[in-house]
Amino acid sequence: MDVVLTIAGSDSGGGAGIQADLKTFQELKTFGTSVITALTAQNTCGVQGIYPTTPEFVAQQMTSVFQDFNVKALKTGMLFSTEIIETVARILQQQTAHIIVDPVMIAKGGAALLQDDAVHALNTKLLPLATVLTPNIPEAEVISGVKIRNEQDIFNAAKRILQLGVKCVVMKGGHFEEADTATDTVFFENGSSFSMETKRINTKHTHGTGCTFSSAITAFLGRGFTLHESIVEAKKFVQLAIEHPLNIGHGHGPTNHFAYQELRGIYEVMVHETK
Ligand SMILES: Nc1ncnc2c1ncn2[C@@H]1O[C@H](COP(=O)(O)OP(=O)(O)O)[C@@H](O)[C@H]1O
Ligand SMILES: Cc1ncc(COP(=O)(O)O)c(N)n1
Repeated sequence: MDVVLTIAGSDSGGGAGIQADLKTFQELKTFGTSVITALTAQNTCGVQGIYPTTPEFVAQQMTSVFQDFNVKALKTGMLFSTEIIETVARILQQQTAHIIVDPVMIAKGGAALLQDDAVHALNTKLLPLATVLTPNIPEAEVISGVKIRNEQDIFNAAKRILQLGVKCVVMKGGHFEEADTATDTVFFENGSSFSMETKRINTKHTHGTGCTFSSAITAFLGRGFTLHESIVEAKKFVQLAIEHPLNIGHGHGPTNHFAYQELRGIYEVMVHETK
């Protein structure tokens, strides 16, 4: 059994954060462990409160997990503050597991899940350790300093991000709402790249899509899939999860973490890859 880890915030509504990550890990047949950086009082309508963990207690949780388990791959999600990022990065320096960084900044309803002054620590302390970074468009703009309006901007932003020491960056296209497709473009440090295109689903139930996608990459990498296979298979996982919503809650509902196992083979997911 491959052990994987999420270092992220708790979502009391169950659709994003630690809860989305552990559900995804379980569906993908890995043993999920967790380090909680903050509690959020949250539901599908928004974030009602945030209660961060102390950096010392984040460190204590990480030590408990690493002392007992051979963690094959791990992801980070909501990290909230400079102090938590610095603590996480310091401990991760001694680890050999694949590190997937989902640079969570703003919840879908607009609440800040990362303090503004923490971007510097993210860029300089954590990103140099990352195997994969999975920014959405607004996050890629903040990290790179490049305003993104078209494909050339995506390329320029990715180039800047790779210069920070990330080995692979997946630029997620979920926020291009006027497009017919949901296209994510993957750039590697050796200069190669490819795009993954799926049909865009017209839905407001996208709470936790980014968490689900990055935890699926983590699970597949933890099981020994290649980087390319892990990213493409994670795209299928999130596509099925968005395409078959559960219709829970009154706002932006969660995605369906059961869909990949239950519907794979019944509904074939077309991930159109281009170089
Ligand atoms: N409406 C949609 N239809 C299909 N795929 C989507 C849709 N919205 C987002 N995705 C996909 O979900 C994943 C998460 O993307 P995104 O929503 O941009 O991230 P985040 O949750 O971090 O804002 C990406 O693979 C993206 O292409
Ligand atoms: C605790 C927590 N972590 C992350 C997100 C972002 O969710 P999304 O995946 O929709 O960007 C969230 N809303 N809450």
